[in-house]
Amino acid sequence: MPGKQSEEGPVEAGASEDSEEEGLGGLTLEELQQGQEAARALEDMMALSAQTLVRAEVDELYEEVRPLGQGRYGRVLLVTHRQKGTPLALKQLPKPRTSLRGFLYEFCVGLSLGVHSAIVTAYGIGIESAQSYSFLTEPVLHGDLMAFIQPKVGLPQPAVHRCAAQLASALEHIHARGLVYRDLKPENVLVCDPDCRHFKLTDFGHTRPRGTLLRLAGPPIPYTAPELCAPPPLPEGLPIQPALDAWALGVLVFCLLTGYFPWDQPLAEADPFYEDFLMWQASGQPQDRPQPWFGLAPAADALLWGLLDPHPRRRSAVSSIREHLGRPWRQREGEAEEVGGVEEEAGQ
Ligand SMILES: Nc1ncnc2c1ncn2[C@@H]1O[C@H](COP(=O)(O)OP(=O)(O)OP(=O)(O)O)[C@@H](O)[C@H]1O
Repeated sequence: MPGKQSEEGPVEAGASEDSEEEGLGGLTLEELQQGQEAARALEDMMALSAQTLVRAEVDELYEEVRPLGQGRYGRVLLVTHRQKGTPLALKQLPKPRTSLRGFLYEFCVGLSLGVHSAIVTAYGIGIESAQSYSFLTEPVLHGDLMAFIQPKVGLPQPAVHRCAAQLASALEHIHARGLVYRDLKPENVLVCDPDCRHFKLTDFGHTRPRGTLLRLAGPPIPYTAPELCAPPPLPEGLPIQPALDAWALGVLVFCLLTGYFPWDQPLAEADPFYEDFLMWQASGQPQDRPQPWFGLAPAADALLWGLLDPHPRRRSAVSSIREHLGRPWRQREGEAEEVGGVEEEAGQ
């Protein structure tokens, strides 16, 4: 989706109180500064990109081949360049639903991430047409992860390892640039080949600098971290951290391993599956293992307990995936020995 501006604001530096971290809503000064630098760099890039927008109708420049996908905010088309014939993905955002600023924001976040093997490559071409804004990226032709997850089954185990390793690497890359991705879900993970060997993250409309103040705008979904569901530490909201992405990665890995969501919402009072998970975490007893977690191997338990720690400061970073590769995550015959040889595919 294009950069949504409501319900958000920056944290002000220098507002420190007795405890510096409390004054900054739980952020350290260094973390806050990292987010502020990212925000400044994005503003500069947006100002420059606004000056270089191509003003044309899309079909003057590109020929439509077929739709690649549709989101709430835009549609994505496979197009070819009229002179060169180069295939490209064109994301088109209708003007009534997207401001120029929102468009430039999403366009520039994609560009600022540069080249990473598990992130869709953005080309620096933004187009303003009469009714829409558009930008171009590399096309990924095997659809998104949603189509590959078999309900109640998930993905084959080696594919889960590869997907988790590659997404963790992409998220680390985003976090190292002072940004939080905030929209990890199967629809935003594109699959590059029918054997699920390579994956790419797309859709940077929700990505924000670390420390941006955020409030939950709608009902929580399984990927929403519990700290976003709780009353915010500052009146303006929660200063966002990469831990939000670690939580979403934990939920996604669970879905890939089981074909189920672990819960509907991370709210103990409202969701019995989440409540059971918290009870199991508290007791650590095998007999308290909730039913959806049956069939997971000890390495998956360790990985997911870390990524799904309800306390964001105690939660494992996305890089913790690497510690658990090469060991089976699912207790099913015939799959354990196929695991391995994935770490080298996770790099940039
Ligand atoms: N580069 C690409 N190559 C192939 N398919 C793509 C590409 N980018 C996006 N898609 C497809 O288009 C769909 C919609 O794209 P995208 O998520 O960017 O739209 P959106 O309106 O921002 O979505 P959302 O409703 O999640 O905010 C994706 O789920 C995916 O299936």
